Amino acid sequence: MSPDDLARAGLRLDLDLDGALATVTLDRPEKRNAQTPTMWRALAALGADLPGSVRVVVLRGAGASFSAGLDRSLLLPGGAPDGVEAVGDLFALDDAAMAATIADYQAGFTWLHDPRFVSVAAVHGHAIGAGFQLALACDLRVVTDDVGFSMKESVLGLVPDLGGTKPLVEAVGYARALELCATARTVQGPEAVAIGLALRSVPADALDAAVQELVAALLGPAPEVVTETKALLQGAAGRELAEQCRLEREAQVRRFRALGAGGPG
Ligand SMILES: CC(C)(COP(=O)([O-])OP(=O)(O)OC[C@H]1O[C@@H](n2cnc3c(N)ncnc32)[C@H](O)[C@@H]1OP(=O)(O)O)[C@@H](O)C(=O)NCCC(=O)NCCSC(=O)C[C@@H](O)C[N+](C)(C)C
Repeated sequence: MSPDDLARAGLRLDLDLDGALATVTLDRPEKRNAQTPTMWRALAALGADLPGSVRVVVLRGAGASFSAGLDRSLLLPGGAPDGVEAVGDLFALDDAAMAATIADYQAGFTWLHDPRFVSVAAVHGHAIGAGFQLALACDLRVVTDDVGFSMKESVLGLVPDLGGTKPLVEAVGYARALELCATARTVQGPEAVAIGLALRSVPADALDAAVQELVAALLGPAPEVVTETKALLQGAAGRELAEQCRLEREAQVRRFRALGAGGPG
């Protein structure tokens, strides 16, 4: 996607460190980076087009908040201007078409699980509803102490449907995930770390430095090592021990072959 296409969808992409770092910025600060179907489709296209050089993706929000979630002006049927895709359009679809459209929306989130890179959400201000789910789509979250995570879908009579429920359960466990989704209560930085939702919570003015430090550490090992390790760990909880051991062996054989006769170092 061109920079103009991305800008029209409320996004910006910057490539740094010789293409190893992709920073995706939600760039509708005047609307607290409220998300739209157009943005989700652009995120999916951006993920599909990402150069092979990218080893870390950082997702951040411009302005006061990471993301205030779904653009609520697009929720009611007929609420959007002509030509603008709205979540409210779903009401007119039959069940299969509605589910297929939601699958398209989910693709804007699920690409962040790709083992080719590690994804990091830098979260400040608010991460509400779809904003919370976008942060959850990333492998790692670094947050500010005053951040407010809230899974607000229940207040709208909806469920979280942008791929957020699985990583939420994996991060905080079933009971805490249920409590957060059902009550929509707000979790701030220190609690987010305590319950496993975030890696680290820092004062707002230290967020960029904390993310930079993490990115540098993630870029330390050889790219294939991080990719193999992410793939191993991602599926570990769902596998039998014997299967996991088999996959470890296979990955290690590939590593030994890649290292060659000289061995590590
Ligand atoms: C985030 C917030 C706490 C920030 O407060 P603030 O005091 O810093 O800023 P503000 O003055 O409230 O907002 C600044 C501007 O940002 C706009 N804005 C803020 N959140 C928005 C939103 N979600 N949609 C559209 N505009 C939004 C405000 O209307 C306003 O626009 P204006 O200047 O033109 O008046 C406050 O704006 C707020 O509560 N926003 C609403 C949050 C909300 O309920 N989001 C929906 C979450 S649920 C959700 O995401 C459902 C989704 O997953 C469902 N599905 C999967 C089916 C798609």
